[in-house]
Amino acid sequence: KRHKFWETQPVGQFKDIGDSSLSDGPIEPPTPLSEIKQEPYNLPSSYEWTTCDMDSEETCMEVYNLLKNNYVEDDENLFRFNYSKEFLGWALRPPGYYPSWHIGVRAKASKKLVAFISGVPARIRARNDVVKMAEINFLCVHKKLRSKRLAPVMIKEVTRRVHLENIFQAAYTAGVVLPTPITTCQYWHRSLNPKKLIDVGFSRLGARMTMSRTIKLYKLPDSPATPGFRKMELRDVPSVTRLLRNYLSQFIVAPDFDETDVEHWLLPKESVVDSFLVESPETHEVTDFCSFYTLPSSILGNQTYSTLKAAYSYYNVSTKTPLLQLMNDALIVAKQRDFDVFNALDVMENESFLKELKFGPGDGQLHYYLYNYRIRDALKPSELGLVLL
Ligand SMILES: COc1cccc(CC(=N)NC(=O)c2cccnc2OC2CCNCC2)c1
Repeated sequence: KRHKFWETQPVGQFKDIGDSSLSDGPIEPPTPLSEIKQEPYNLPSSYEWTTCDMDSEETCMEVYNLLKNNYVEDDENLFRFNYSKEFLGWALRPPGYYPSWHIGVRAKASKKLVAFISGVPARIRARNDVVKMAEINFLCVHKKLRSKRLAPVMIKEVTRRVHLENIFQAAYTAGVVLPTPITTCQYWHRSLNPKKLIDVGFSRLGARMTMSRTIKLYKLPDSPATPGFRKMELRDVPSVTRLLRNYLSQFIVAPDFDETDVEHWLLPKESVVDSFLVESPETHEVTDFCSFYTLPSSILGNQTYSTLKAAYSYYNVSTKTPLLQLMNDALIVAKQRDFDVFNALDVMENESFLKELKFGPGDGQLHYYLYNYRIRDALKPSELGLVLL
């Protein structure tokens, strides 16, 4: 399939696959500030650029509504991601964020927000190379403006604004195959509320299974099994950072989190992110950690239910508690918090618990990409330690 736009970009090209003469690292050298286009790219005449101030309740609402009505749907168009306003405020304003990377497109006449793309800064390690990157996310064009070729110009504009901050690499995911994935992940789902999931068409009743048998199959204890399992608190940031940095060092691509990053990305935040740790009752050492983020989906066209409450596995570390037991405790607390389903990718060591904890495979794949950075051989999902929102 021809990728008119991506064949012009500094990304691994399909024709390069297997070419061992190419070395790992940046594909193009940094562009000197003087050579970076100083003014925004041209939009079709009836549209204009806008920078979305995520500190403004009104603008946050505009971005929220655009995504709620026009963002990613599942393959059967039964569900659409419904990121909350609080989640977007959190995801888009990490330490050191650039307001100019929250880019919108408005219709000149109505001033309506019709498209959005975002970047946030992140330090990402690829093998032994820690690189300042932009994590690109939430690319969304209003359904009525599709195939006007707006996406390529929005990608070029966010790239230009990232370059202006002297950053020349990026990371992003997509459900579609583009040149060229660094890895391709399978997603898995663990039912927590099987009756609702079957009612809304997310899951189907298994062959030779009754509804009551299915409810019993996914039943979980009322409380976690691990002694010392508790919510993470601010005072835990140093020990969680140590635990996480050590754990992530085993993966080929992973975030290079410091305490400031951990405080932002992993401290519990109501309806946004939940995180727990195991503090040994004897030694008070923090030995394990698990976390998941809250990403509801709108249920399209169901009379009874409007929202699917989904938890997405985030970062998990086990050094004393078996990962299987730690993740079962994560399922238990997710069920306690009324999540309908717990989702996970087959990244890091997740494959070791998915089947045993009764996750079922999803019907799609999530591809990971790096911009202007070559990793010669594609990774296995188990070699990837990066979870994007
Ligand atoms: C259940 O509602 C859905 C609404 C829209 C799309 C999908 C399927 C899908 N595309 N799922 C994922 O991409 C996915 C499945 C498991 C874990 N993380 C995921 O995506 C994350 C990370 C990438 N950005 C979206 C959220 C499901």
